[in-house]
Amino acid sequence: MTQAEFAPRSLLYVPASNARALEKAHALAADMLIIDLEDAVPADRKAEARGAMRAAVTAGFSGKRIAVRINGTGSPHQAADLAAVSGLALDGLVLPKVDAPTDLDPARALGVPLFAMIETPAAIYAARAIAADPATHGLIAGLNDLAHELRLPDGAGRGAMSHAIQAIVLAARAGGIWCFDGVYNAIDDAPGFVAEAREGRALGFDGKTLIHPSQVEACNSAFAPSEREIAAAEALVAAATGGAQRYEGRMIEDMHVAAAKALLERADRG
Ligand SMILES: CC(C)(COP(=O)(O)OP(=O)(O)OC[C@H]1O[C@@H](n2cnc3c(N)ncnc32)[C@H](O)[C@@H]1OP(=O)(O)O)[C@@H](O)C(=O)NCCC(=O)NCCSC(=O)C[C@H](O)C(=O)O
Ligand SMILES: [Mg+2]
Repeated sequence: MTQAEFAPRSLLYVPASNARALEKAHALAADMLIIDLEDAVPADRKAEARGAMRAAVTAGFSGKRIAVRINGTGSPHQAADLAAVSGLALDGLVLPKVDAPTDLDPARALGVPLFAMIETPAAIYAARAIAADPATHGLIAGLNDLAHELRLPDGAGRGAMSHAIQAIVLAARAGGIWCFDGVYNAIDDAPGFVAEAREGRALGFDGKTLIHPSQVEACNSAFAPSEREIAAAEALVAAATGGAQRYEGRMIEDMHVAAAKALLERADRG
């Protein structure tokens, strides 16, 4: 995977210990699957999950990008996870609870694009350095863990984490890499999911991490340019003359044209 490719819009976690979910994932329209060996898998099923992950990745998921989330640096499970992913053709390796660039060290030798999860207060302050590390291809917000670390009351919402969320986007953009929003836990709340996915796009994320099949299509729609956005971008590009100009009651300059062209390119590529 290179940064020249388009960022995945929808990244679905699939517990490696759930055979039915691994099977079902084949037919889902997620741009990327993240086969999870970390928090979705109980400690006494880690070994079984590694075997299932290897079998699933080796068999392949046609047309999908595949990543594996291993256990974090310092976890007693990480060495066996690293051994299990060794030699697999992966599009990404997701490292949870990355607090500093050194937490990436055990995974560097694999040569797989690394996605660092930012999910502690320390990670928020180190996000700039983590994003600047050449091994890091993307940041993923881990907002359940962050809320826990911040001791937020249950149901506090994202407002209490707005500074942290913005820091993740800023760090990713400063490092020229991708960034992905956290998961939405209320799997039966479809309108709530759509609102949060749209908010994530408006905040600057490239896509969103997901936990349930019901969230995939809505996520792809939220992060894809709408027909109205495409029409507006085409009109703006056609009208642009270069430099500052008045356009439909507002000022536009070259960066607005560049943004419109990028949106059209993204729309063309699906
Ligand atoms: C959240 C769930 C535990 C809900 O499970 P359940 O109630 O059993 O789901 P459903 O009965 O509604 O499922 C319907 C069908 O869909 C399949 N399914 C469910 N989830 C997935 C999935 N993630 N991928 C693929 N397929 C899935 C079921 O098998 C059913 O299939 P069928 O039999 O054909 O009807 C469950 O959805 C789940 O486990 N989700 C993933 C949880 C997970 O991976 N968690 C870890 C990542 S999130 C995280 O850690 C965030 C971060 O670190 C942070 O700190 O914020
Ligand atoms: Mg987490």
